[in-house]
Amino acid sequence: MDKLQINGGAQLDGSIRISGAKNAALPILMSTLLAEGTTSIGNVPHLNDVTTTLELLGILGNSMTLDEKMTVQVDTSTIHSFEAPYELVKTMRASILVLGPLLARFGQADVSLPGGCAIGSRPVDLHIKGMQAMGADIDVIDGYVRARAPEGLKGARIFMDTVSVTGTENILMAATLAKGTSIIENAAREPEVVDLANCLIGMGAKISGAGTDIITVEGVDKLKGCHHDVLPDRIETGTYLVAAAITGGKVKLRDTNPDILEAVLLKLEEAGAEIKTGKGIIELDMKGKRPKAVDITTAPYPGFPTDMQAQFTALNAIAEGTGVIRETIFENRFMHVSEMQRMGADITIQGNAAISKGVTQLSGAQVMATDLRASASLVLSGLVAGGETIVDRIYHIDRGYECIEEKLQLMGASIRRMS
Ligand SMILES: CC(=O)N[C@H]1[C@@H](OP(=O)(O)OP(=O)(O)OC[C@H]2O[C@@H](n3ccc(=O)[nH]c3=O)[C@H](O)[C@@H]2O)O[C@H](CO)[C@@H](O)[C@@H]1O
Ligand SMILES: C=C(OP(=O)(O)O)C(=O)O
Repeated sequence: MDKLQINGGAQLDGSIRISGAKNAALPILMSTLLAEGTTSIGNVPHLNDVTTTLELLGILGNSMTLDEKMTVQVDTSTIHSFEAPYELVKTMRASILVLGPLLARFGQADVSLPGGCAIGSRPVDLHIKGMQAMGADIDVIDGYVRARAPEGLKGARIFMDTVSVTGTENILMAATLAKGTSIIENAAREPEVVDLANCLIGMGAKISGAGTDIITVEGVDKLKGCHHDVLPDRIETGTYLVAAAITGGKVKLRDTNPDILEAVLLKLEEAGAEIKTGKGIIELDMKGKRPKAVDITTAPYPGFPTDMQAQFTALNAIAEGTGVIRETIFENRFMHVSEMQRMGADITIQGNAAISKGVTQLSGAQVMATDLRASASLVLSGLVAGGETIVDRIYHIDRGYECIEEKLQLMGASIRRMS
């Protein structure tokens, strides 16, 4: 199993390119199931979750090509299966996103339940309720969501009890081919939902309100292939900004989008970073200073993203002062804390809060990654720790960070992959 070996202490300084967003690429690749003919998706990040998605699309019978620039072409004319098997779904929760497209276009879908995962229970009841409101017959049998709509889906008014990103995306995709109008209320406003909606509009869907909490969809008879480029990854962007800040260094990030990262940029400024933004560019300079601890409460967009919580826990661990981080989205998303404590961090968990008294120095240790962003936070901790840190089980990191060690090396970090 691959590991990352880090020798901490370098003040990072460099310029790197940000990849396409995992959380936009996955739903957008799934959305190609809705379109007749071939859809072409550009700026797809080279990630394990993308490989899993392409495998899943392949099992369903799609023909695919991929060029060296990671533009993926999906031709749906050969689809012959409507089942997403457990073996694939268990490795990637986003597999549930085949439910809406398959049901809307083919009237049937059998999708294994993704189950719980390290960060919380993560049910899919809202996805199922939404499809049922559109007239689908759904049973959960033998760990599979078995959904049927032989006469097609009907537009409906759907209120999401909790703001759910993939729940909104699944229902949005299903609604594009439903008969009549659908209104999704309390919809997720994440930029990745907007990117998916833009791709669907390119296919001919009639959608308004994406990016607000009420999305309206007028169903159409069919969608056709289009070209769409995936938006930049705001979580990858935020992770490299924290990498520079935590080491007192500086970084210039290219091909990113500062407009979708406001909550994170404000917290970095509060921590003492100087930030300049331009079109597609974010520059951060910490000027050799130790960061100041910040208080954070995670919330749906435009609030502070839960996917950046672990990285800021690492920042607070070595910051000046005490910082309180409250996690409000997932009930078990502090798995990185016990590993950081092994590196000398002074963090206490009280309910859904991680209270961190910044220490002046962490010490390198052998640590275990438990989930994607926890892994990233341990790499960040390793960058400032004295001596050597080994991060084990980095298959989690490869789900969501393209070439993480190469990118950190470009910023001057001493990091290498070992098996
Ligand atoms: C592939 C993808 O885009 N993943 C992101 C997506 O996950 P994902 O879409 O799975 O997360 P949700 O937005 O659905 O989860 C938000 C909350 O709603 C709850 N819930 C969700 C669905 C449901 O049917 N019932 C229910 O109770 C969840 O348990 C959680 O407490 O949004 C999360 C929250 O921003 C991010 O951390 C993930 O990186
Ligand atoms: C939790 C995440 O991803 P997923 O929903 O794919 O597990 C994440 O990207 O941090």
